[in-house]
Amino acid sequence: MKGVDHLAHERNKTEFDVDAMKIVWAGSRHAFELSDRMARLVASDPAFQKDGRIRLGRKELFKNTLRKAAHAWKRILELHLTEEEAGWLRNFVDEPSFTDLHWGMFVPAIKGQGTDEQQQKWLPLAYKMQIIGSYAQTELGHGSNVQGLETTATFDPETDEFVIHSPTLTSSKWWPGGLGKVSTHAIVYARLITNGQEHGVHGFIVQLRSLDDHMPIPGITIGDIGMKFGNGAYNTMDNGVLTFDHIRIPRNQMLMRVLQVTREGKCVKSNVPRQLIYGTMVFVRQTIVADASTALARAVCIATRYSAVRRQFGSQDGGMETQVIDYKTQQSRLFPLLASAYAFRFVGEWLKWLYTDVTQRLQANDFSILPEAHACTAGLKSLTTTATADAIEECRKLCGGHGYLCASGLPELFAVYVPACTYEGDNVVLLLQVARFLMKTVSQLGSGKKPVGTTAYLGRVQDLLQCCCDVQTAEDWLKPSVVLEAFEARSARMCVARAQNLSKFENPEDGFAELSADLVEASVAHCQLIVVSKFIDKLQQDIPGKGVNRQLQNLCYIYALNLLHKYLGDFLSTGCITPKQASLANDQLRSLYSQIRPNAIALVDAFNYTDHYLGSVLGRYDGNVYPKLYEEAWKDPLNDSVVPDGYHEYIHPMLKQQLRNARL
Ligand SMILES: CCCCCCCC/C=C\CCCCCCC/C=C/C(=O)SCCNC(=O)CCNC(=O)[C@H](O)C(C)(C)COP(=O)(O)OP(=O)(O)OC[C@H]1O[C@@H](n2cnc3c(N)ncnc32)[C@H](O)[C@@H]1OP(=O)(O)O
Ligand SMILES: Cc1cc2nc3c(=O)[nH]c(=O)nc-3n(C[C@H](O)[C@H](O)[C@H](O)COP(=O)(O)OP(=O)(O)OC[C@H]3O[C@@H](n4cnc5c(N)ncnc54)[C@H](O)[C@@H]3O)c2cc1C
Repeated sequence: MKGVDHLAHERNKTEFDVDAMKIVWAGSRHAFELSDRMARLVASDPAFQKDGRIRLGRKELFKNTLRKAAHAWKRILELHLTEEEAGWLRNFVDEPSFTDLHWGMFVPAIKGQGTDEQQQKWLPLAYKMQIIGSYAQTELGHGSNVQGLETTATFDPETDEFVIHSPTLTSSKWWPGGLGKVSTHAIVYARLITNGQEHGVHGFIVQLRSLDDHMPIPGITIGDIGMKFGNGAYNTMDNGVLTFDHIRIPRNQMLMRVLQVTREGKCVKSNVPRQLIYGTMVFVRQTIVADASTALARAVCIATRYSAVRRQFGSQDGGMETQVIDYKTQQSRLFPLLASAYAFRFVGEWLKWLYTDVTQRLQANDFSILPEAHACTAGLKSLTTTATADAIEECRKLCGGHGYLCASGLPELFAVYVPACTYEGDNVVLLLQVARFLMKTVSQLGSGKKPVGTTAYLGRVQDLLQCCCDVQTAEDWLKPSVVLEAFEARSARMCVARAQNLSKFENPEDGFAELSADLVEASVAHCQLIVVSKFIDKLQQDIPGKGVNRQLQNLCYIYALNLLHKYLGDFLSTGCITPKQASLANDQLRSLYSQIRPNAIALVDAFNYTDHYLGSVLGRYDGNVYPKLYEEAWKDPLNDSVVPDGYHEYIHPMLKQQLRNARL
């Protein structure tokens, strides 16, 4: 039976069509219906319940994850789910596991870097889960510096095999998810050596465990690397350590789309660029951007609903106290995060389109936009994961003391999410890649090379260096062209200033190292411009539904003007806007917060999250927070007994001791 809706008064204020917004959020009606069906399927299946997982010890937790993964696979087969449906189902199970790496990296690596024959051999096995794969790139000594990996793959022409070996302690593979206890196979990255010569790092398909008894193949040492940050959280994953003692694999298990090794041990380059070896990372970074909006939306949904339930101060004549969501300070912290969730959603959609476009071009041997795809995926992965991790923590604070309880769902969400700032490329290292791309683009302007895609604005650099922001009233900040120009001018001016500083160094690499902190700032400005411009592009689309476009416009300007406020130093120091115009932007921001306020609950309802997926007492759809929080407390194992274990050993003797001392 449905209970009382404590947020009904909030939902009654809504000024737009929430069902239409749900479709905008999902990306299409098809995506909405499919994800909605899978979310409900998972939520209604007791085998997928999540209560109490934070209280499990590591072994129980891990076994529980194995059980859920097996049950998910069983349901996928029984219901004949499509690949897309299965992906949604796994997503709503909401527990990091070896399957993330199998489907998210092992399969894409074979698809992206394997030859046709390799794909024909390995993909059917992987699709049926007759083998389980992991992605073993990082080592104890090197993660960011992929060219510094030490594992070797030496070709033995006598036996037509590669010998995979870990020559040092630091060459131990370290971190790969699913590797520690589950994977039977891995894509192992190693330095290729043929005829005594090195040919860089390449991927190899290596069997790790027996398919009969799961024991490691002789010569392989393998295990889990130990507990990670937070209770439950990412500890459901068996991140692993792996060493090889001269393991032999057939020659045809090197992924050979980029480079082939012949029977004689000769290396033959194909026409695809070497960077394609990094292709799996480009793919995964793109999915991480899409996932950022999902994680951010979860935190924002919890904080927004709870902020409407929670009341503090302001009671007059014994009336109701103020809902904390009505405090301007709460709004100025919360609503930019709500706007960011939508902004990241749309930039994620665009990035998916870009990735699909690049993949099609690569198949037609057009590699021209690979550098841009790399810069966009690296930069947006960095920008969105940093912002999301910070936002989850901000949402915890927005929920006051109760946000710190595991029952709020926020501590676990933070612990699971925060490594996204590190995996698939440390966020600073990735911004440095963007900076290299930007500096190269600026340096080529003089030679007449016209920048395209996300750097097209740099082609108008002369105009952007001179333009004056055309804002006289707060309303002027609601013009897309004005906002876009301010962001383009800021980014262009920062890029040009960095490029000028770089040119003062004799050795560009020395300059790059010395100025790296400044360069990272330029990368951030460029990536923020991409997000703002893709949000503005979204508004130009024909978006059906009463009031939907209006809400999206408000969110778009909140996203942009809040960034302008936060990075005011950049905008003022580069002369893009005046202090007076900055002050008008703030006035507009306050007005936008007031306009969003009555729609805030409906805007988070549009995420369409089930209570199961949210996993938060504070974020419950019905807003019935206090009784449920009270109920939840009694489930803690400490409350199993009124007098705690240990009383007789430790508390009682202490009390008696004090009594004796008092008598003395
Ligand atoms: C409440 C509970 C909630 C529960 C929720 C549960 C839901 C599930 C949640 C989460 C599950 C998510 C699962 C995620 C699993 C994560 C798994 C993680 C996997 C990994 O981390 S794999 C390892 C990733 N490693 C890295 O990313 C390493 C980073 N380093 C690099 O990328 C590179 O080494 C480098 C780019 C930094 C430097 O490389 P290198 O020295 O070779 O390169 P340069 O000389 O700088 O550049 C050369 C040249 O190449 C271009 N380049 C570089 N990279 C690429 C690329 N990827 N693509 C294309 N081109 C590239 C570069 O621009 C240079 O070009 P130019 O020569 O300048 O033209
Ligand atoms: C939860 C989790 C799951 C993972 N899963 C996998 C997996 O499945 N498979 C896999 O292969 N790997 C995996 N990894 C490893 C991950 O990809 C690496 O940890 C990541 O790429 C960062 O590399 P690092 O650890 O070497 O960091 P480091 O490079 O050692 O970073 C340390 C510090 O040095 C700074 N730094 C490094 N280089 C530079 C530079 N050139 N300029 C300026 N600053 C620099 C960084 O910004 C950072 O502050 C996982 C990691 C985590 C945390």
